[in-house]
Amino acid sequence: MRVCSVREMRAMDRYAIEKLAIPEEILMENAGLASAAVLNREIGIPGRRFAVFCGGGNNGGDGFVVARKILSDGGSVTVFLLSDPEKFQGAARTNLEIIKRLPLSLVRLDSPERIRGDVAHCHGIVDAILGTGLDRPVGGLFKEVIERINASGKKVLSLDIPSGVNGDTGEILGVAVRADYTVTFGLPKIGNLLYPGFARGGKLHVCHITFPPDLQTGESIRVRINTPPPVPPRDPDAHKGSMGEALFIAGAANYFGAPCFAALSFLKAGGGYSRLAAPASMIPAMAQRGGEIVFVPQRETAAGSLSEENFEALLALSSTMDMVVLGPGLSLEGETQALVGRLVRDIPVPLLIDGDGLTAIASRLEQIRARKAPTILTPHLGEMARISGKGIPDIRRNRIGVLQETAADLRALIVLKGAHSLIGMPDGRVSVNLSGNAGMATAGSGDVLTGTIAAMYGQGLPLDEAVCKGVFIHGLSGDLAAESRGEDGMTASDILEFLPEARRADRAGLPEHLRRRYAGPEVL
Ligand SMILES: NC(=O)C1=CN([C@@H]2O[C@H](COP(=O)(O)OP(=O)(O)OC[C@H]3O[C@@H](n4cnc5c(N)ncnc54)[C@H](O)[C@@H]3O)[C@@H](O)[C@H]2O)[C@@H](O)CC1
Ligand SMILES: [K+]
Repeated sequence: MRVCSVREMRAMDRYAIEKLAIPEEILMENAGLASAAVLNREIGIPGRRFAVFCGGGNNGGDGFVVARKILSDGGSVTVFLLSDPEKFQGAARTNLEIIKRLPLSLVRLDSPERIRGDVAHCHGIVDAILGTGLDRPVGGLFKEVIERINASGKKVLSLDIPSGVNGDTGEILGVAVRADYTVTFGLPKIGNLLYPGFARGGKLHVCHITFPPDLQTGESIRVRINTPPPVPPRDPDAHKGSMGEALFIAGAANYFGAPCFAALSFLKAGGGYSRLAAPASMIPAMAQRGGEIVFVPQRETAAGSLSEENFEALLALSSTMDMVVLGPGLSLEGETQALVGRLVRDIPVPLLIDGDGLTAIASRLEQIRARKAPTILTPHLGEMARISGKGIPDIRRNRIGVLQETAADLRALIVLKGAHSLIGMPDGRVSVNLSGNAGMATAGSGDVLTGTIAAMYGQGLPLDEAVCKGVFIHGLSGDLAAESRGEDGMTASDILEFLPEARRADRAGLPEHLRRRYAGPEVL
């Protein structure tokens, strides 16, 4: 499913109204009816009381339709206007004029105190205060009303997006409604799916308000929910070479975990042959943890990290691999970072750079741009700041935009890790991944991701789909681990151990609750 920006949504609305001649009133009617259907399913309308809060734009107009529907379906309703009634225009104005003639109570709110009784005695609240037109921090009466809604303990349905959440970024502008259900219109907005906005929306539904399919799926909409295709079936005649060969260049004194997690995750995610080039003195200890890995001992610096003398041999070995992973636990030692810079430019196969490798290339970005084979970068927010040259708050404010810019600039596939990781392609496509959980924010989790991505590529997916699939399977593994052991105290080993089950579940069919969660909003 595609995910759109506010500007794209407006363009779709305009197209439907101007080119397809669907009156704005019909779009608004569809939005309102779908929302009322959710209200009826979740709370029940007949015999129930509702408070509908309407702001001064079309989001408020949708609220008027819901109020009319509640009344006609046997519920009772009070509509609170947070804006001057003279402000409404177009379809919102039409619907306001209609409900003025209906036997429902319509209150122009001047004090938040006025809502106390209705809120206390209602069965549900409809939030039609602010939608995609939010353009400044929420303050004054709007803020006080939203705070009271959040403190009420009542079930809340938000129309389009919880009021106060920025539709383009998921940021909360001052204060935002905490909804139990959201019905979003046309397509989900970026702000419905990115944190913290996502967490405010509750159960998310989408109503296409009769937009034709080609309008919802057009290639010009670059963001989508991550639903990668299946991994090709395993050839019964497979041998370890045909399931992919990956080389991990990783490790330095005292960093035993990262290289092992990375190299083992490749095998646990179904990859064939995992080689780990690490400082020679570390290998006996690492062999205890991963006997299935083939070790390639490397010369060391005085600090116990990879020395630059390894360059030629590493390059020669790299060129025979399906993919090379560079970075986990390499350390920030100067000589090793210089080695990384040289390898990055010359490795002639797909190269995934993570961890200390990303730090090394942040000051050598021209080496990435000079690469002939594809590059994959897997930064967290801090590393993204380093490679994009933007501050962390700027990235938070515009995660998708910064990702698109940086992926195009570096001609790299970039996984921006975090809750709902984003996968950005050099051509501007972005996938929003919905698998995974907060327990995965743990040391070594990112190392497991590197091998999982490499394994998907080794088993035959095209590179862009392999990256998307790796991110998805990594999250699924974390979710299965959380269901079995809980989120608290989850470690990278847990994610690693659940990879085979994740692969099996992905092939055999996911449990219904996970399938729904990963598919994104339910279509009404
Ligand atoms: N054809 C369409 O355009 C459709 C639009 N729909 C609805 O229309 C909404 C967008 O409508 P609008 O563009 O009118 O925008 P909104 O209804 O989101 O609100 C815009 C109004 O709120 C004010 N505002 C913005 N930020 C504020 C703040 N922080 N505090 C107080 N007031 C603030 C603006 O000045 C403006 O008057 C969508 O979210 C959706 O609910 C649906 O009816 C479907 C069809
Ligand atoms: K809203």
